[in-house]
Amino acid sequence: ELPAGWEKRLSRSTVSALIFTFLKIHDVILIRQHYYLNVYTKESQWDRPDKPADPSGNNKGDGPEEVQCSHLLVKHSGSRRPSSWREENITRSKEEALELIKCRTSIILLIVSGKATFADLASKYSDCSSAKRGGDLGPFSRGTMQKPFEQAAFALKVGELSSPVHTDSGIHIIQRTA
Ligand SMILES: N=C(N)NCCC[C@H](NC(=O)[C@@H]1CCC/C1=C\[C@H](COP(=O)(O)O)NC(=O)[C@@H](N)Cc1ccccc1)C(N)=O
Repeated sequence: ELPAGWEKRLSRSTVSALIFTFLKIHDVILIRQHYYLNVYTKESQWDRPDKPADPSGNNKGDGPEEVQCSHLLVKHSGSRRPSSWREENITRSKEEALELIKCRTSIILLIVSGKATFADLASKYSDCSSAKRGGDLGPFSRGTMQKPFEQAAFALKVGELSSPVHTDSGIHIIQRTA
């Protein structure tokens, strides 16, 4: 008897192999016959499940698998690549960069007032090439971005802005968009 929420299925490769075998009769192909389908998430697995299917699928409440964010990056002399489309050679100190990004944060109040969008500000001020796309980094999963950036991004709710985040690239303000 299977635990609740699972269905036993014949794997497609098995079906074609059985037809193949039928036609060639003498060929016996040792293949994995069945797989198990989580009826809620449609995820499948080879191993016979020993507990009821989890309706929420793999991510057991450890947050989203993937997020989409935009960011505004202000680099400084200690950045791993102190150069950008805005400025060939970035010499501002880390303290100045923090002041700048705080100033941009006050500009973020402009967003709240509807006078500017985050994309407007990132396009204008971000030292990342994503500035050309309003700061949009596209969707990404864990393991792509530098850890401090990833931690902050995955802790945001959609629409939320981060406080200044320090990475080897510089100082970021992150907005989660999806
Ligand atoms: N989408 C990806 N897979 N791109 C690779 C991400 C690499 C990752 N990057 C970071 O963690 C920081 C945070 C966000 C941007 C970023 C850094 C730098 C700027 O800093 P710098 O490297 O001059 O120090 N911008 C980038 O990487 C850009 N390709 C991001 C981007 C630009 C346009 C479209 C999509 C993504 C890392 N592990 O270093």
